[in-house]
Amino acid sequence: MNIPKPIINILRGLPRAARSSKPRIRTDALQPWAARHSVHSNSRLSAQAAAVYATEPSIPDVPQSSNPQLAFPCLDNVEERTQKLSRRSMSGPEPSYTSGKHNTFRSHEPILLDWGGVLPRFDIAYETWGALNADKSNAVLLHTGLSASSHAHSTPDNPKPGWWEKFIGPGAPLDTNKYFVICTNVLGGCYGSTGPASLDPTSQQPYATSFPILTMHDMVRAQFRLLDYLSVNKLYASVGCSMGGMQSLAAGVIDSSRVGRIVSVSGCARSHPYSIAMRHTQRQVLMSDPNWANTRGNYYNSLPPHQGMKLAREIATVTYRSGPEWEKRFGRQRADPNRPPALCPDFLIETYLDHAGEKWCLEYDANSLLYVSKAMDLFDLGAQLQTATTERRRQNADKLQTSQTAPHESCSLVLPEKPYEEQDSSENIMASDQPSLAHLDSASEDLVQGMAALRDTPTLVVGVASDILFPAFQQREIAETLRKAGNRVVTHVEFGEDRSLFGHDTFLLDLDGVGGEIKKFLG
Ligand SMILES: CC(=O)SCCNC(=O)CCNC(=O)[C@H](O)C(C)(C)COP(=O)(O)OP(=O)(O)OC[C@H]1O[C@@H](n2cnc3c(N)ncnc32)[C@H](O)[C@@H]1OP(=O)(O)O
Ligand SMILES: N[C@@H](CCO)C(=O)O
Repeated sequence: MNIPKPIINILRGLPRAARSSKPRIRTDALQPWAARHSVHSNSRLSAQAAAVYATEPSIPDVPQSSNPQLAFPCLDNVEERTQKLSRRSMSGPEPSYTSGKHNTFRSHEPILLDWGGVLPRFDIAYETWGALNADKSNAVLLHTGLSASSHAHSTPDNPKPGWWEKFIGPGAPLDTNKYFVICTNVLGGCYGSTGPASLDPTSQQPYATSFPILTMHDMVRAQFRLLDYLSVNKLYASVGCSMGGMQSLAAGVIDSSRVGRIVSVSGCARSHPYSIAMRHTQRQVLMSDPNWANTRGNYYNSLPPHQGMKLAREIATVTYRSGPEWEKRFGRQRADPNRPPALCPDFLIETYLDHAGEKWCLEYDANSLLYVSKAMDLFDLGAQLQTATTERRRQNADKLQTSQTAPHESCSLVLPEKPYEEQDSSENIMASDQPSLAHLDSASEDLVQGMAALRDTPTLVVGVASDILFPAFQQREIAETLRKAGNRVVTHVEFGEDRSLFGHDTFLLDLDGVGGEIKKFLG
C-alpha cells in the first residue's frame, strides 16, 4: 500500500515529540518511572524513549501498572507546535495570514453592518481573470465558501493554483474568453480583507473580538462597493458555492437590478438548524482552546488557538464529505495494521481528519472562522427577517455619521424569561406524509415573499444528494420558492449518489458535473 506522506508524519510523531520535550525531562524521576512503564522488551530504556515517557505532563507518579503506558504522539505534536510558536512569538509578531499577491480595494467610507456595527473603513482583497468589455457587461462575481481566499485561479503575480483552478480559464465553466471574473476575500475573512485580525483604526490594535457581528448581506454590500469602484453597474452573473451560494442569492435580493443571473451551488436560502448545530460545535471547540478562552479571542500578540482550530477543522471536514465516500476510500483500514491500536489517530479516516486539521490550523484566523461561520448561521432570506433588519439599519443609520457604536450594546446574551416551548411535537413530525418540508409551510411563505425580488432573474440551483451540510432539500427549497414567487427561469439540478459521493465538497471536485452545468447555464 502506498502510504500518504501525512500518515508517515503522524506515525513518526513519537520521536519528534521526544526531541521537542527534551527541556522538560525530569531526570530525577526518570529511572524509577521508566522501570515501571517500560514498553520495550529490554529493561533499559534508551535516553530518547525514556524522555518521551518521563515527560508526559499528565502522568502521575502512580504505583506500578499492570500494562505499559500508551504513547500519545498526537498530543506530543500539539505541544511541539506550541513550543515552535512560542519561540516565534518571542522573536516578533505573528505573520499575517495570506494566500499571496492580490489587489486591494480600500473603502474610505464607513460601512454600517446589519447588527449595528460600523467599520470606519475597510479593505477588500480581490483578484480578476479575463478582460472587462467596453460596456462593462461581462463581469462575473464569484463568491467563495467559508475558508477560501480571492485566489480562485493562478495569476501572473501568483502562479500558485487557486481553489477553483480548473473551473476558470479560457473555455472553462467561467470562461475567461467571455467573462471578466472577479473573486474577493469576504469581509470578516483573513486573506487581505478587513476582518478580526485587522487593525482597528481607532485603537490601532487588532479588532479581535471587538469586531462587530456581520452577515452575508454585509459581505455582499462590501463587494458592491468594489463593483462601484470597478464601474461595474450590473453583473453578468453572481456565482457561488456553499457560503458563496448564499451570497450569490443575497446579491440579487439586495439589488436585483445589479445581477443578471444567479448560480447557487450547494447553498441555501436560510440556514438549517442542523447546519447551525454543526458550526456551533466547531465554534465551541475552538473557543475552548485556552489560547482563545483565556484571552477571549485577543490572542494576536500571543499564541493562536491552533489546537482548537485543528479540531474545528476536523469536525468541519466530517461535514464536508460523506460516509459512503469514506467507505469506498478508506473503509476500515488502519494506517499501520502492524502496530497495536492507539488512542491517537489510527484508522485511515482518523489520520485523514488529523491531517486536514494539521494543515489548516495555522492557515486561517480563528476569529475569522467564528465570525464568518456565525454569519452563515444568521442567513435567512425570509421577508420577516429582512424587514426587521431594514428597520434596525434605519435606527442605526446615524452611526455612520459618528462612526461610534455604544460598547457591547447588543453583545450580551439574555435568555428570555419565558422558558422555551416546543413548537411542534415529534409525533406530528413523524406522522407527516412529507417530513422534509410539509411542516415548514408558513416559513416557506415568508421565504417566497423574501425572495420575490428574484422573480425575473434566471437562476441555476445545484444540489448534491450526499451533502449533509447543505442537504439537497435546501436547494429544492430555493428552486421551489423561486418558482412560487413567479420565477419561470429556474434551473434546478440535483446530483444523486450515483454521480457524486463527495458530499458538500462536490463543488470543489466535480469539474464535469458542477462545472458542466454552470457552463451550460451561463451560455
Ligand atoms: C469555495 C471555497 O471556498 S472552498 C476553498 C477550498 N478549500 C480548500 O482548498 C481547503 C483545503 N483543501 C481541502 O479541503 C481538500 O484538499 C480538498 C477539498 C480541496 C480536496 O480534498 P481531498 O479530495 O481529500 O484531497 P486529497 O486526496 O488531495 O487529500 C487531501 C490531503 O489528505 C492527505 N491524505 C489522504 N488520505 C489520507 C489519510 N488516510 N491520512 C492522512 N492524510 C491523508 C493527502 O495526502 C492530501 O495531503 P496534502 O493536501 O498535504 O497533499
Ligand atoms: N471545503 C470548503 C467547504 C466550505 O465551503 C472550505 O474549506 O471552505
